[in-house]
Amino acid sequence: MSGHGDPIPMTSRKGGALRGVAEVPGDKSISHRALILGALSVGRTEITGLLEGQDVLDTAKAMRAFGATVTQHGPGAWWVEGVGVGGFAEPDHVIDCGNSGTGVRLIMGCMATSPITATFTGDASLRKRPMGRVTDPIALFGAQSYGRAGGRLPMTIVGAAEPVPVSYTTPMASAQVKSAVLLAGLNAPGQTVVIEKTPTRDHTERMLRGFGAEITVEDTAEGHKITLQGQPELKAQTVAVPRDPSSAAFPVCAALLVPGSDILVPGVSQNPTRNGLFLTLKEMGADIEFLNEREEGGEPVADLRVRYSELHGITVPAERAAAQIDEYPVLSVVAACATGTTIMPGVHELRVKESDRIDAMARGLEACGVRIEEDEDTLIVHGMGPGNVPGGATCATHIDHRIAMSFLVLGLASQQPISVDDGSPIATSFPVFEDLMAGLGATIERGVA
Ligand SMILES: O=C(O)C1=C[C@@H](OP(=O)(O)O)[C@@H](O)[C@H](O)C1
Ligand SMILES: C=C(OP(=O)(O)O)C(=O)O
Repeated sequence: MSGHGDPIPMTSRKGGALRGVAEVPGDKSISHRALILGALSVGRTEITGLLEGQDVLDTAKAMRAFGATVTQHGPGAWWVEGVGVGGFAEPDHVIDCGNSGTGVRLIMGCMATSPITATFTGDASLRKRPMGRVTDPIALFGAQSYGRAGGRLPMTIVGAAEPVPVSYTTPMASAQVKSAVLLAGLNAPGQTVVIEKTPTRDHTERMLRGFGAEITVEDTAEGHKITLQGQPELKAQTVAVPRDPSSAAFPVCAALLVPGSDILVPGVSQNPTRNGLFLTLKEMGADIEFLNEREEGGEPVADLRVRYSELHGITVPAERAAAQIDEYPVLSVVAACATGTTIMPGVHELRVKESDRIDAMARGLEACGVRIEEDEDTLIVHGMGPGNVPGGATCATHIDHRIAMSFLVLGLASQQPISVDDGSPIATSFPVFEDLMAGLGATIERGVA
C-alpha cells in the first residue's frame, strides 16, 4: 500500500530580502484534468507545462492502467493517446492515487459509467479522507462502491453497465465532486446536470468545452447550473498548462513578509475561481501589481510583482472561500505577521483536506507563539505585527504539503527558526519548492534547528 517515504525534517530561518523571478510549476488541477481528458479523447493530446508533482504522476500512472498511452517527451511535455469516452479498460492492479484527493475522486467519476471494476487506494492521508461525496452521486448513475467504514479507501467501484444520466446538486462547495459527476456524465446517455450553490474552480467545464463536449453553464434560482450532453466524441487537444496560483501563493506570501523583498512571479493563472488569495492580500494592504494580463491555455494569467508590505488583519468574506480554499494555511501565516486580527469564516472544508488544516495551522501557530481561535467553520488569527512572531518550534505537517510550505514561509519572517517534522509531501504539488525559494535568497535547509 502507498506510503509517502521517509520523513524529511526541514527548517527555515530569517535572512536577507527575497529578490528575483519565481517561475512556479504548472497548475495541479489543470494537469490532472489534461491527463484525464486526454485519456478520454480520440487522438494524441499534447501537453506542455504539466506539473510533474507526485499527485499528477500518480494520475498519469492511473490513466495507463485504464488503457491510455501516456509518455513524457521532455520537461513538462507529455503526450496522451486516448481511448475515447467509454473506452476505458479494466485495470489489472490496484489504482494507487498516493496523496491526491483530486486524482482519486476524478478518476472514480470517469470510470463509474463504464462496465469495469477498479480498486483504489492511497497514502495514510488519503485513506482518511471521505469518498462518500463521490460514491453518493455515482450511485445515481448506477455504479456500486465497496469501501471501508465512513466511505474510506481502499475502495472498489463497480462501474454501471447501463448508466443513466443524473441531475445532482452538490451538498458542499467542491470542484472535485462537481468534476466527478461531469466526468461520469460523459459516458451516460442524455443530459447530466450539476448544480452548485457556490461556484468552484471551473477547469473541468472549460476543458470539457475545449475537448469538444457540449456543455452549458448558467446562473439560475437554484444555483450555478452546468449541463453536459452525454456521450460526446472528445477530440485530442494541445494543452498549455498555466502556472499554479496555489503554488505561487508561497513565494508571494514570503516576499510580502520578508523586509526589502521584491520578486516577480510570471504567468500565474488569475482564473476568478482561483484568485481569492490575491484579492484578500490586496485588502490586507499587500503591494502586488498584476502586469501583462493576458490569456494563456484558455486561462487568464498575469505576471505578479510583489514587494514587502506591512499588512493589517481583515475579515475574509466567507463567499470567497472556494476561490482560495487551498490558500488558507499560508494566509493564516500572513495573518500571524499582520497587525490586528484576521477572521476566516466559512472554512469547514479545510477539515477534510490532506490534514485537518484548521487544526494543523492552529496547533503550529500556537507553538510558534501566535494566539488563535477556532470553531468548526472558522479560524481567527491574532496578528502580532511584522517581525514579532517568536517562532522557535517544530510544527507537525500531517502528510500535508501546504502545511509544510506554510510553516517554512513563516520561519523566514519569525524571530527564531521554524522546523517542520516532514517536508517530503511538498513533492506532491511543488517539487521545485526548495530550489525556487533558495533562488530568491530564502534560507530553507533540511534537518531540524
Ligand atoms: O478540483 C480540484 O482540482 C481541486 C478542488 C479542491 O478540492 P475540493 O473539491 O475538495 O474542494 C482543492 O482543494 C483541490 O486542491 C483541487
Ligand atoms: C487539497 C489539495 O489537494 P487534493 O484534494 O487533490 O489532495 C491541495 O492540493 O491543497
